[in-house]
Amino acid sequence: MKKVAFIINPYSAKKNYQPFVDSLKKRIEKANFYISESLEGTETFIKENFENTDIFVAVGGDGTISSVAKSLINTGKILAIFPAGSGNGFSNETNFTKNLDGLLAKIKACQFREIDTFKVNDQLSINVSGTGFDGKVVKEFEKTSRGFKNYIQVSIKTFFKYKPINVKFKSEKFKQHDGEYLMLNVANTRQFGNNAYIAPHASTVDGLVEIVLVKKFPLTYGALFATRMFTKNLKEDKYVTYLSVPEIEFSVNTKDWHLDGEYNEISSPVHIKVLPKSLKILV
Ligand SMILES: Nc1ncnc2c1ncn2[C@@H]1O[C@H](COP(=O)(O)OP(=O)(O)OP(=O)(O)O)[C@@H](O)[C@H]1O
Repeated sequence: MKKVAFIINPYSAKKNYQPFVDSLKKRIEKANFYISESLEGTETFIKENFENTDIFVAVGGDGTISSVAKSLINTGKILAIFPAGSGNGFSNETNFTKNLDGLLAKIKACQFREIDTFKVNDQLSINVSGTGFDGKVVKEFEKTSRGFKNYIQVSIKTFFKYKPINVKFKSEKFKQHDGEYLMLNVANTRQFGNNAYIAPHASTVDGLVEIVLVKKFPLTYGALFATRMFTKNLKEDKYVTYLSVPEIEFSVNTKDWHLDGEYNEISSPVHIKVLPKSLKILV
């Protein structure tokens, strides 16, 4: 069996990680696992175990996976996931489930593929990052006890108060898209999480990200927009424009971003760049 280390985020989703630890201990004698108290803790653990580990398993949501992936980019090490977040966008898109025996079988087989990731200025993103409405939603959501219900409540409240963002592209080629938007997202995979497909045609192996520009729509349109998002039909929506690019630069009049669902401040100009095939992931 390949050498494997588990990084468990005790703050993910329902903070109910003990059953996972118990199951792991039952299946692997002397399992190498780490309950991470911080991003720095994860970084140090990976550094200390780097030489003697082939596969790092992130146990958590997209934020946790991203924090582990950061140390594995363009190295020979393989990322695996036990999904334990509230949205689990990235793990849904990379075929990881909550079946521990299935995961251990995959670890034993040790097959992997290489996928793209991207940078937002100097920060790594693996799934979907964005600014505008959903950057603000994530900021407000982080003040709640999280969960899908809080996410919907915060989204509706924020919608009423929200002023569109102003986006200006650097390249002449994209100037026609300068303007006011409800939100701008950058998608490496198809979904935010919870099967909300913001970019249903996105691929993690095409060397491109989808820049998703969403014009502000009337609240009454929200239900149709959401239906299209959950049924993978957003591509035909008149309020949405997609730009498929390997790299792009723009300015936006807010610093409120979410990177893989975690609130971050990002200053303009914003440079988005795909890192093609930069992450080895267990299949
Ligand atoms: N490696 C880590 N160690 C400790 N805490 C982390 C780590 N990575 C992220 N966090 C913090 O833990 C919290 C939850 O993280 P995560 O995004 O993994 O779960 P989630 O929000 O429940 O899931 P999802 O992103 O799928 O909705 C975040 O507030 C984040 O700041």
